[in-house]
Amino acid sequence: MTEAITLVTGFAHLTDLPCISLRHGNATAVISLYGAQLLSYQPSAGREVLWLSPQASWHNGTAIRGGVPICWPWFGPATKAFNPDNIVVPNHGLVRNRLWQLVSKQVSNNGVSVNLQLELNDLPHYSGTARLLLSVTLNDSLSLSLSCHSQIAQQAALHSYFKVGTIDSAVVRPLPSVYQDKVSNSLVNDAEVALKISTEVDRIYPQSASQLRLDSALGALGINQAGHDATVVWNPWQVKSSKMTDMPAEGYQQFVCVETARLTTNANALSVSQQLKPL
Ligand SMILES: O=P(O)(O)OC[C@H]1O[C@H](O)[C@H](O)[C@@H](O)[C@@H]1O
Repeated sequence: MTEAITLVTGFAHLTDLPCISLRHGNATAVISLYGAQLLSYQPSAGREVLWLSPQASWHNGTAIRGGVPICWPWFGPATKAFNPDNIVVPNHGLVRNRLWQLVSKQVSNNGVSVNLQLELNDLPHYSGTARLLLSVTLNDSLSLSLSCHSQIAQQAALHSYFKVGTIDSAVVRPLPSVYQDKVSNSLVNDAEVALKISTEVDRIYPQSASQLRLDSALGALGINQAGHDATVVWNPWQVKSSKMTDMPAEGYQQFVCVETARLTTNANALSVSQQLKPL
């Protein structure tokens, strides 16, 4: 059988992690129920698209470093709109360290898909229950779609860590010329639409295109986005990488994050997706 969905325990060095394994023809994917985090996507045997830190951990409430973490309902530190009482809350929202539920699955010749759900009734800015759904489909591409129908303030990011072989081989394009630079805390206007990374990069590109591509020593990848209002590109570079306990000192050489994000704080329902396809 070439199409399959299997519950498995463990992925890579995370040997006790509850996961779902997907197969469609020669393509495979692994999703952790902890964080609903895609950890592996291999469009063909041996071609891994995602980077997972060899020092990633999922114990003691830690978010897994690598794959595609889900940031929700806020991105970065929580602002007052999300944390009115200024309580201690984690970076990037509340769902990276929760156990999600597998609610449905489908296997056909056209692809395999699973739906994972998380209900939250402890949002600091909303007293009701919010239901978050992640749909994952594997066929000749890998699609992730995150949605929440509640009319509440909610930001989101599909915070993908892409494996690049060596960082100096990576090029992300096309990117808008104007971006918010979180390293220098300034708005930058740069005519270069193809980004090569040779220093710390932490940039928010508003109104980014729906079709991006990442070229690297490992090949070319199409990154299609929808429902977003920005793309975030991040690489911590040497100094920050060496200070992170869940990343090897040279870890920054091996990945770039290209994150499909919705950063508006308007109270709207949310649906944001990212599709990965080798080119
Ligand atoms: O360490 P984390 O909470 O996973 O955040 C990792 C990074 O995520 C995003 O890319 C942000 O733009 C960065 O500012 C942040 O450092």
